[in-house]
Amino acid sequence: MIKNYGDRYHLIDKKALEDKQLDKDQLIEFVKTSGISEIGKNYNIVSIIGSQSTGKSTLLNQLFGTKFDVQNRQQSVGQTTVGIWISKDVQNNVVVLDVEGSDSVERKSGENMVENQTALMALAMSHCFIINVFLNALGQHTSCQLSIIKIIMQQNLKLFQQDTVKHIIFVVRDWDEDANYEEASRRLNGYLLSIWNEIPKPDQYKETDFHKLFSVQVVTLVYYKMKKEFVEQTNELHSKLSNQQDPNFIFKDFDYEKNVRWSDMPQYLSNIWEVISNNKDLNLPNEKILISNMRCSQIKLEALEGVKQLNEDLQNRVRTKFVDNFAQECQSILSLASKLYDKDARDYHIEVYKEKEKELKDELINRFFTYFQKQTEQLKQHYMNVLTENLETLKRESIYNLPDRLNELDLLKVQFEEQLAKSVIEIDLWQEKDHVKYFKQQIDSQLKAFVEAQLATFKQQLDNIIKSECDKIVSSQVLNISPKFWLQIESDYYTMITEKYQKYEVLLIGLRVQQKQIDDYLNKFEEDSFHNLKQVIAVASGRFKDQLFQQFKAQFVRAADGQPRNWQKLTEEEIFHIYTEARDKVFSLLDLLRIRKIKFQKQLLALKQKAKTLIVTANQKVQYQISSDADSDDIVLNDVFYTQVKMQLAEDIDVQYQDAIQKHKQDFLQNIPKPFWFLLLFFMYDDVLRWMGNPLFLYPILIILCFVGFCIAIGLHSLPKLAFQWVFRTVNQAIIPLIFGGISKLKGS
Ligand SMILES: Nc1nc2c(ncn2[C@@H]2O[C@H](COP(=O)(O)OP(=O)(O)OP(=O)(O)O)[C@@H](O)[C@H]2O)c(=O)[nH]1
Repeated sequence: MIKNYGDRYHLIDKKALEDKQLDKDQLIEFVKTSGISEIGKNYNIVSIIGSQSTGKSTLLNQLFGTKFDVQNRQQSVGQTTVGIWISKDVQNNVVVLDVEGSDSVERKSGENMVENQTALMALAMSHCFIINVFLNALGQHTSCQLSIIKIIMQQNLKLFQQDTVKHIIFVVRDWDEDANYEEASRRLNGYLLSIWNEIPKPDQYKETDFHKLFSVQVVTLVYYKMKKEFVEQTNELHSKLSNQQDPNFIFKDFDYEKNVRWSDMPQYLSNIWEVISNNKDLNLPNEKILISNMRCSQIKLEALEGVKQLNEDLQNRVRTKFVDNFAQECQSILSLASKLYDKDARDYHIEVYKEKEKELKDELINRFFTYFQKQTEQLKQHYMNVLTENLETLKRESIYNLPDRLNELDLLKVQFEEQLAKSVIEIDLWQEKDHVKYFKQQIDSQLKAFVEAQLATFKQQLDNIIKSECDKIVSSQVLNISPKFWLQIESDYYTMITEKYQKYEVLLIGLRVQQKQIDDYLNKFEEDSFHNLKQVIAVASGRFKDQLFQQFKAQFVRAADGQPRNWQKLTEEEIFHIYTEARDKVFSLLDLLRIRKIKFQKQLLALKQKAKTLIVTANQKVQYQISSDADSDDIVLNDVFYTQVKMQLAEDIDVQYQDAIQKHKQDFLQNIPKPFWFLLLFFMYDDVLRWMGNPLFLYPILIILCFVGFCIAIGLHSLPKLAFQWVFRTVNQAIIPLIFGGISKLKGS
């Protein structure tokens, strides 16, 4: 069966009635080929209903130049139009529906449903609904003829939302000049009003005025064979329906935006027909929304496809490195997609258009969010790398540069924040503040760990410096042990440590160490430094004896002018006096060194507080006290060591004294001229030989020589030496003074 005649199309045919669905493909084809699709939304649909064979098709053809089939008069009266035919005004944007005649005798009983369906379809589609009636049928049959109007108006109200005023034009055919137009008009209007009042209405229309939904006109046409008048009258009606310039144009205030685009009409009509033929509820705007949904979804996908390449490019770039002006690029993609979408979708249902536009944006923004996460990772990675590089450089720099460099490194946080701000398309859309907060914490903890590591290294260096400084301080005192020994150490150490302490504290503040930690660091510094001082003193104490001995010697052996003393010129009493004086002095110094404990006193809390607020450190921060308190581990010289040192010192001092005495006496013998010793040997050598012959001398000499030989043989070389020393010392101490004492007494007398 041919459906498509090029200029007209059998929209609802038998098959559509049986299948309860339109042949959408053919309809699409017709819409395309007939040129209807080109009119877009700018059209009106006019349909006609009425009894069978009442010249409906004839009228439409006359009005719009269409070619609907017209019953041949020669044929018996029968149905020409089945279902709904569709065509278009040859000149204007008026789409015309030729609807199967009602009360058709061809329809078996119970098939009224089909009439109602086609009429309802026509009413649902049309903006203008022509009801074709014969003048002579206006009487008794009118109410019967209009029963279909009642049903479809009721259905229309129930099923369709009345979003536009429907124009109903009663065309009264075969009009007789004698007929009363006002009477006919009043009667037809009256019928419609009574139908309106009778039909059950949905709640929202209960109080609605009929004229708000329907505009009713009555047009009369002479018998069609009265060609001239018939043409004039149909032209007038045509002008009303299609000529926008006509003052009686019925679609003057028509909102064409509400129309379904013709390219979407096949789907729209299919849906309506499916619902009507299945007797389902139908809501026209919903159908429009369905169409809009379908198309807008498609357009949305096309828009997404349109920016696919850009998206992929952005995604690939952000995988390798962070993208500058990330948000700007996202915005460009968004606006391009919106543009693409808007171009094709803006004519659809506004709500759907907006909804799909939002979906499009949301979809893109969701994609951007995944790129944004990568962008954030890349930014974090980048700034972390910059931080690591900086920290590596800083490791080689002085720690005193670190506070300033930390301020510079703070800029990384700012830069990250700025870059992240440039990466979001809407403030706080992607919780970028959380990223910033987390990243700042990461940087801070990295810096803190670095600072701690640097401080640990610095502290070791500082300890070594302190140790070396303590060594200098203590050594300078040990080199010249004086009564001010401890006082000087205390004062030098205090000066040195205060300066270091202050510098350390300023450094710690500069390194943003928390106050509590600063206190801990400083306490540790004080304790460690003090421990170093004690260690240095403990080591130096090993040199006390030697130093004191040297100081004794310096005083005993040398005179006040620094020249060595001439022991011979001094009497033994004088020597003894010098000896006791020097000895008492070093022993008193030794007693001074016997200080057992160096007390460490913490600074006052109040002073610390002051220092904390002023940053400039207070004058007096750390205090030390040196005392002879023994109830502590901090002992410099313990009792055993003191006694040992004192004994050794006494012994060494004693030797010095003995040496002095000996020198004093050796000097006496040295005063004898050497020729006298030769003379003495000369005179006594023969006597010596004679003595040697005497066994009383010879045997002791031999015994002594044998003893010496034996000792050398068994390795005790020192034994004869010690023995001779003892003998000589005894002789020196006991016999020679006795002899020379006697001689000097004799001399004196
Ligand atoms: N009396 C009268 N007859 C007309 C008029 N116009 C057409 N006819 C005749 O009525 C007959 C039916 O014409 P159609 O135009 O086919 O009528 P129809 O209402 O479309 O018929 P269906 O297809 O059955 O709905 C034809 O023989 C026409 O010549 C008219 O104005 N007055």
